[in-house]
Amino acid sequence: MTAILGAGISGLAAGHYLLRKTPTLPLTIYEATERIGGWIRSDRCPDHGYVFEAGPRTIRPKGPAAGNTLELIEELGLTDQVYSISSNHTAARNRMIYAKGKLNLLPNSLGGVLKTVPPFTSPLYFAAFRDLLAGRSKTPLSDESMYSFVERRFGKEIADYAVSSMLCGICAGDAKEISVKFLMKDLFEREQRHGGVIVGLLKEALQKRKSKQPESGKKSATQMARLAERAKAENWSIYSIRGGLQTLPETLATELQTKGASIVTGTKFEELTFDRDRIVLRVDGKEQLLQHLVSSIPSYKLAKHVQKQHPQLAATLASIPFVDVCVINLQYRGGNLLKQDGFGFLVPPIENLPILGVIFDSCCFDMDDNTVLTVMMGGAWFEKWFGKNPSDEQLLDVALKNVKKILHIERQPDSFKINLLRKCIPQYTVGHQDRVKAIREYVEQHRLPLVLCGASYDGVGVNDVILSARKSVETMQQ
Ligand SMILES: Cc1cc2nc3c(=O)[nH]c(=O)nc-3n(C[C@H](O)[C@H](O)[C@H](O)COP(=O)(O)OP(=O)(O)OC[C@H]3O[C@@H](n4cnc5c(N)ncnc54)[C@H](O)[C@@H]3O)c2cc1C
Ligand SMILES: C=Cc1c2[nH]c(c1C)Cc1[nH]c(c(CCC(=O)O)c1C)Cc1[nH]c(c(C)c1CCC(=O)O)Cc1[nH]c(c(C)c1C=C)C2
Repeated sequence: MTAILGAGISGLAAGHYLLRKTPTLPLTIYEATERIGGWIRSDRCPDHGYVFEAGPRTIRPKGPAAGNTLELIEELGLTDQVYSISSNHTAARNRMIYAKGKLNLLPNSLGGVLKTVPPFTSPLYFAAFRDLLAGRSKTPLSDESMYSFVERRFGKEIADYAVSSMLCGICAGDAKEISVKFLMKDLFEREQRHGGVIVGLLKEALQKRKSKQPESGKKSATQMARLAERAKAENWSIYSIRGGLQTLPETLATELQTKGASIVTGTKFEELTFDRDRIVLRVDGKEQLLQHLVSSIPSYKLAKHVQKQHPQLAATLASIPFVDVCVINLQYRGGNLLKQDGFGFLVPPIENLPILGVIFDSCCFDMDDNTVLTVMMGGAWFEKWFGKNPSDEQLLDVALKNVKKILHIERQPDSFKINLLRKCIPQYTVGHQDRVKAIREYVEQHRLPLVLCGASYDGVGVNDVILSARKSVETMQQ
């Protein structure tokens, strides 16, 4: 038998890929909680019927990992439920940062890069000159923080305002701790190889022209899923699924059960024992003998299960930090209360405010005559602002005070939902790639019949974790 730990999106996707490879495979998915979907949670609010997303609400359609998700959506028959937002929609064009006392639109065209746009004090293209003049790093580096790399190459303003806020909006993390390889691996490696990012880009473009190499990583139109082709042709910027993103794990779960897999929720997992090339799983008082185990659960949770037999592996798994995020959805009846439409805004940490950012849901999705916002707070700074155990009242009060200060909305919301998501986003701090390599090498060297997928290892976006599930299944020999 094969088992999967965790019925979040990556565990369910792993099930999908396993049964696609071996349709007759006996498969059980064990989920610790009573619901499936993990951090993907769409609550339809009984007061107004709109969906409040507690976790992700949109998915990126561009790039190879994104093409894989679109292929999955197609395979699940969800194509007609996709809700796309094109690149010329206000929600795609207008992303803001709150800095120096006001909301600032980030440039979304070449024109914007050529002008000085606040909060920056010089045009953004100046950053390219800084990189050209900066020279090579004094000593070769194997990794560094995103902040340090960007400050070194492009200057402090770009590091403080552009990159630090972008990281809040992706992993709720501190750019001074997150590895440059999390989002800028290619730029960093170019700098290390060629002595500068722009020089590296130019050299590589020249080499490519000389050898007329096709661009790597791009699939030809025939290899691309039809939905990915449509996303490209219609120029989607982001998309969601009607009824909420939770439709995706729900449909996957139904598909898996129809194909004979069993999904056991509310599992109390007692012990995981590696016995030569087998695993003995003691769950709900019974022993299961497994040929393979796919773990999609957070690394720090898996660490506890392997601690007894493999303390070294457990220590590395447990060394990947996670942060807490508080997500507060707010709904106001009676028209659009926003002065500026857009996707939302982020707050750079240098502003020293207790919120990470706000998403303008009612600008992204049709919500009739309502203003619907999602305030996100905490992340790497959770304890600094909220201590260990803040009350719901305290959290709501901070969210509403900042909505009033920044968006000038003075009214009380007509409805709201508070979700405190403990340890919800892993932090790929400096050295993360080496830690993941060490984990995988340990598993291989000890011939453990265990494969790992999910947000702890190779990317935190929905696309990344679905692709991680596919890749982990591909490495399994059944
Ligand atoms: C607030 C927030 C906003 C986000 N926004 C976006 C976005 O806009 N776009 C995007 O692409 N991504 C976004 N993400 C990221 C994305 O949602 C997650 O990375 C992804 O859902 C993680 O999926 P997963 O299956 O790897 O892990 P999880 O969702 O954590 O699933 C793991 C599952 O394992 C279960 N489990 C844990 N321990 C055990 C155990 N011992 N035994 C059995 N089961 C166990 C858990 O209960 C859970 O169901 C966001 C995340 C958060 C938190
Ligand atoms: C303020 C907190 C957060 C907001 N979103 C997330 C957090 C922690 C989580 C998140 N957002 C995105 C991803 C996926 C990245 C991927 O690889 O696909 C995750 C895990 C998408 C995203 N959201 C914003 C950006 C810049 C990105 C990257 C991809 C893209 O360009 O679409 C911006 C953004 N996120 C949040 C806000 C308020 C915001 C603002 C404008 C919330």
